[in-house]
Amino acid sequence: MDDTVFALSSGAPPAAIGIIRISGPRSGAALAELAGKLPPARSPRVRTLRDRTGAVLDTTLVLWFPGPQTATGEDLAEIHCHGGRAVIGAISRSLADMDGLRAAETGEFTRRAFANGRMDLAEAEGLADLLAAETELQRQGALLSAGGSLSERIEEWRGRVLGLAAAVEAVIDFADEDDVAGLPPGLTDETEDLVEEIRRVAGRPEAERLRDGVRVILAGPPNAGKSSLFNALLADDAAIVTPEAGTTRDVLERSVGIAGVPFVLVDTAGMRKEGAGVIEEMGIERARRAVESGQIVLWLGEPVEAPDGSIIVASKSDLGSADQGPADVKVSSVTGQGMDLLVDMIVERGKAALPPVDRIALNRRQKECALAAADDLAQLDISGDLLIGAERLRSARRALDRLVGRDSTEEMLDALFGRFCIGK
Ligand SMILES: Nc1nc2c(ncn2[C@@H]2O[C@H](COP(=O)(O)OP(=O)(O)OP(=O)(O)O)[C@@H](O)[C@H]2O)c(=O)[nH]1
Ligand SMILES: [K+]
Ligand SMILES: [Mg+2]
Repeated sequence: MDDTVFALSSGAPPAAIGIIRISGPRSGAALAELAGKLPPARSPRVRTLRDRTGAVLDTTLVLWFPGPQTATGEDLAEIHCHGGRAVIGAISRSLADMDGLRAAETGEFTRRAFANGRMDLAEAEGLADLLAAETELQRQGALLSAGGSLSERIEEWRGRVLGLAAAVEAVIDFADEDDVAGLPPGLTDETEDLVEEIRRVAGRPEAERLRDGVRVILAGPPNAGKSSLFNALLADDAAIVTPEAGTTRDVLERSVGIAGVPFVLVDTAGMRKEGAGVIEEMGIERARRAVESGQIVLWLGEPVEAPDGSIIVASKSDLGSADQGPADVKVSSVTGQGMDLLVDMIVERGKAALPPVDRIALNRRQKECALAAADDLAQLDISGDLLIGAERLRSARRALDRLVGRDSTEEMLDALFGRFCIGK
């Protein structure tokens, strides 16, 4: 990567300060050109920046980090300037005018860090989740990946696979000598333990659940009060409510954090068996699909018609109306009766549907790699052909390599780093 790139790494102006980062071989020269000379490495200095004509751009705090022990693995400079739009614009223009410098693409700093071995793929994925985190649980979960705990565990698994491979290959290498006693005892147990451990970690709820939120579907017959409850849970008039049956046609989704748990609340069209027009019928079909996609279903209707595992909600409890049979909770969207209990139930189930935050969790991609490695290991037959055994172990190692991105494709990297913002 010969280009030197720069970007505003702090939030959108105007703000109190703006931080412009420059990374690549020409960052030192670029900073020196603006600031007169380079500050000592890793020590902040106050410097007045000037453009080519000598006109003052701003008085700033500048930092100089020579590579490769930097965030990107390259020479890196930082300018902490006043955070006004025009200030940032003027400094950015001066940088863009310099030879060999250009504006960074989204996630380009992180991509360079990855390319230079400053972080692996699992850490980069964790970082993307951390930046996107909106709730406390998301922050904690992402921190374990971004901070390297996940990578450490994978590295540990990889080490165990390499240990097994070394034992098998030692036997293959000495196969025609007489004094080799064969495979060390306990190899089968070691393999089984590893398979069990990988499958246990891969069996936890996926990390995406934490990122995307637990889907709570409000479903039931028309006019049951689904949209009213949706609005009450959101504390917002997001959905249209009318006394007319069949008001909601489309599926309506809203993200909300409750007690630190990320949820997506989903309001759906009332399900009725007959009398629905064409449009309503389409809404009902969408409602069915939504119910299938949910981790939690709030069923506002007859318990006998409830999808398996739903929370049965007796709605409009303030009317004390028709007994809806045994419900898990009685609520009123008008008086708020029963809402606390319902929220507690949702939060409890929500937490159970998420990966535990104090343990590492794999995302879908990582899970596939981990399970592929476990499958290879599970097929390892120590008493069979050792050449095949050695190949299985190589295959398991390659799957773990893929997990941390040791051989990742450009396409995959484009998708990942596209999730970052510019300046990260
Ligand atoms: N008294 C009382 N009325 C309610 C309550 N919840 C909803 N309603 C009323 O019941 C009617 C239907 O409410 P909606 O929230 O539109 O019901 P829905 O299930 O979304 O209806 P569809 O979208 O048509 O299927 C409206 O007139 C609401 O004002 C409640 O808790 N108490
Ligand atoms: K309605
Ligand atoms: Mg509705």
